[in-house]
Amino acid sequence: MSDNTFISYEPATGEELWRGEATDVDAAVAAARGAWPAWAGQSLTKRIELVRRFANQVRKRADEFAELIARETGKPLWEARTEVDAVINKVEISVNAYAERTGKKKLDSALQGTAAVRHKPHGVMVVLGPYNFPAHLPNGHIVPALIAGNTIVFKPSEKTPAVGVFLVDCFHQAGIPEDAIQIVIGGVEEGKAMVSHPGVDGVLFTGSVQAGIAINRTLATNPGKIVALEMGGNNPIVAIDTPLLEDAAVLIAQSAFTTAGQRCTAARRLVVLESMYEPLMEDLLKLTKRLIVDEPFAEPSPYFGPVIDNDTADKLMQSYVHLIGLGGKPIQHLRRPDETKPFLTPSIIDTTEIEDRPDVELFGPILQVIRVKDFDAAIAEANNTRFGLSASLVGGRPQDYDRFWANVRAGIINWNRPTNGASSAAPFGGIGLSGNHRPAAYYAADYCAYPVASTEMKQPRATISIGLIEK
Ligand SMILES: NC(=O)c1ccc[n+]([C@@H]2O[C@H](COP(=O)([O-])OP(=O)(O)OC[C@H]3O[C@@H](n4cnc5c(N)ncnc54)[C@H](O)[C@@H]3O)[C@@H](O)[C@H]2O)c1
Ligand SMILES: O=CCC[C@H](NC(=O)CCC(=O)O)C(=O)O
Repeated sequence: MSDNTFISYEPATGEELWRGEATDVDAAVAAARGAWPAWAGQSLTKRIELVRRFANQVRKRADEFAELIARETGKPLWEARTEVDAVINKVEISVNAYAERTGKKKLDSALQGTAAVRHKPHGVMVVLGPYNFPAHLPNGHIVPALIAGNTIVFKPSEKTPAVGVFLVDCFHQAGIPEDAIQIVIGGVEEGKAMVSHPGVDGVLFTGSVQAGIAINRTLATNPGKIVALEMGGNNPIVAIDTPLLEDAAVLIAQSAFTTAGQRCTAARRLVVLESMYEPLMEDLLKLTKRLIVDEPFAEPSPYFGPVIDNDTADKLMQSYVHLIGLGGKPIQHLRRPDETKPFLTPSIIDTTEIEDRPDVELFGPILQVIRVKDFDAAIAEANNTRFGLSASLVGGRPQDYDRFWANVRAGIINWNRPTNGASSAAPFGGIGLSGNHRPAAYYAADYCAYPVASTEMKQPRATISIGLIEK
């Protein structure tokens, strides 16, 4: 086996799922460049027709696709099906977003002729995908970018190449030219080569803050390349006065543990008033103990499956033990029932007494609890992070939510709803270390095209009325 071989293993079983050779990045970029004039040159109507055909391809192959996502990520089959639905729904949402946010606009002009704003595609866009939503999240860049007239060089995560290959095959089966959407199999080295490639006009990235910063650094001397960075979070869920403790506990568990905590919007920190701590913890613990962790196809269906691989499980375990070392008090331990597999059980740890709590994203089923004396302290604690992706308030009155909304720094702010499960029909992105102010989802249209202002007349009929010597 050569060094250039990439293999993906099913997290739940450890079995090999897929293998393939690394792609030549230069060749992929050259092909996408070559395809660009024809793709950008055809009508918007035609491009929309083709992405709608793509949605139909995914519909036709939905069962097969969901099964593959479940196998390669370890997420439960029911959840993999929701990912396939999100891939399909992205198409109509992006068609509407293109028209609304980047369509054409005629301007009132004092001149004869017309003045207009229209949008043009950037050219060749690199899309770099994460493993936790290996289809939905790269697709959230690819579909709007194709509609706008860009061609694509897409590298799925090295942990989920099979889903990437399947996704791209659906585009090709739909009639989108092979060169217009290229797949690159590879890891960090291929990703780096794509980012710095002179034939690339933009980089649309979803992944960790460490990789996002590295990409930003690489592009610092190249301001002409558009770069959208969708990164992680250290998201707070704040619980204040509510008699509905059982419901609050459900929202908190959903926020922290869905997808084994492998969502960028997962709640990492529960900030709770001292006065509600004990009764809320009682309900949260009861519920957490009932969550089923199992293989994606198990019956009864699990709430979540394994984390992506053993290495990730090892690191999460180490981070958890580190929190205990710093003074964290376990409420429910993080456990790994089988050391040879990456299944982790949901854990809750009280880190109130840790003075310098590490402000990092622990991308797994670990919820920290921080007790506070009042709402002011809760808001300060919610903002006690360099990230700013999502935040939820549970309980409180409308005026409390108004204050929370006004004072908490995040791109997604919810009330009596989980921190995760964001809508594709809204902008999706964060501030601070969570992003670079180029939100995705509905606002992806904005970074897929640039505005061009024009004033136009059919004939060159120009006059200068002052400052001329008479004829
Ligand atoms: N904000 C969002 O929309 C969002 C959504 C999903 C996941 N995430 C984040 O993604 C992370 C989990 O995904 P991951 O572990 O696959 O992320 P990752 O950063 O390790 O990898 C993401 C992609 O970038 C590539 N890559 C890594 N380093 C690179 C570099 N220096 N240059 C170019 N490419 C590089 C990888 O090969 C992969 O394709 C979490 O931090 C999570 O919060 C964010
Ligand atoms: O893991 C990170 C994102 C998960 C998900 N967010 C979205 O699906 C955003 C919508 C979109 O991009 O279309 C969530 O919030 O759970």
